[in-house]
Amino acid sequence: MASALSDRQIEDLITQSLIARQNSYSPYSKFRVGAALRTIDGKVYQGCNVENASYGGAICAERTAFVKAVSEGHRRFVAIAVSCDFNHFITPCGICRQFMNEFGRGLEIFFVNDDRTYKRAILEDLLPYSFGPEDVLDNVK
Ligand SMILES: O=c1ccn([C@H]2C[C@H](O)[C@@H](CO)O2)c(=O)[nH]1
Ligand SMILES: [Zn+2]
Repeated sequence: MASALSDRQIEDLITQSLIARQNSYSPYSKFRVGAALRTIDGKVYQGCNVENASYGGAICAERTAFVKAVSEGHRRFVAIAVSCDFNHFITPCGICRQFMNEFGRGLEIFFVNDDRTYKRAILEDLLPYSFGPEDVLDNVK
């Protein structure tokens, strides 16, 4: 299926993910990641990975962007672009896939390479048979 975004909107999201990466706080892994998340009303929230001396406390770029947006009142999103500064496409980790699934039905995910080339997937492709809010909310007595 074609993207809901225009080529220009995709390029803008890619640019913003690359800009977001500049703020990556990753002294331990030295793996810099940036994300840009577009809401249905066209606002874009940037995020970067933020690591911690207690390594398990690291937060990925994707979740940073989501937490920023949700905490500003947004719940519906169309796409997220993710870039790292190695010459390859990264896909979101398992925790981020689950995190995005909370708000992300149909979310488009762009994996961006250093040369701005990208691959695209839908969240459902990355997290089939997912466990989500409907499993819990419909079953709470
Ligand atoms: O999709 C990903 C994968 C990894 N990381 C971060 C977590 C950690 O800080 C570093 C190395 O795993 O990259 C992200 O931000 N997003
Ligand atoms: Zn992650």
